[in-house]
Amino acid sequence: MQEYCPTVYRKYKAETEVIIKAMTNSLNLEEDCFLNECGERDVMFLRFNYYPPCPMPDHVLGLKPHADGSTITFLLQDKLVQGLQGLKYDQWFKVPIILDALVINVGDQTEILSNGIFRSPIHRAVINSEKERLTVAIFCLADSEKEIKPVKNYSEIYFQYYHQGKRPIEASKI
Ligand SMILES: O=C(O)CCC(=O)C(=O)O
Ligand SMILES: [Fe+2]
Repeated sequence: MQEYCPTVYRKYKAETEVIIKAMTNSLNLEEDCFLNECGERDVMFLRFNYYPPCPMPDHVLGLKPHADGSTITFLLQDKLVQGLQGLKYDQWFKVPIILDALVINVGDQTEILSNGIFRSPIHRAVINSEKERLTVAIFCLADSEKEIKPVKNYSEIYFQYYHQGKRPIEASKI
């Protein structure tokens, strides 16, 4: 993406940095610590998802349940046809279409870096019996050579807080 669409790459890289820094700030961590873990040679790729109409939409899924493997995903929804669903408390709910808004998902890499504090949501796409649907997903990923792990030693926090009679969540509350 950096080579083929440098303008798009720069725009979404800048957006990703703002979001990731806001996340680390909210955890009282050093602002660049997640970004440093992702390395210099971060990756970005774009996918067009095309869902043709299907006469049996209850029997076929457009995209099966999954969480994105990214740090952050930007999803531009179809302007007219709804289809994205998120899983919460074992129930699927519809993600509404908001015109000209991007859906931003936390991906697995941020879930791992934050030791599970930021969750990578399970989502899926359903299809429509009459109308086609088109979405565009931009996935931002860490350098593929980098090993992703939680940035902070949470077991240390656990014992430190345990001795003070506090819960570890107080150290990491958002
Ligand atoms: O098309 C959609 O609404 C979802 C796309 C998606 O989740 C993905 O490309 O990973
Ligand atoms: Fe996805």
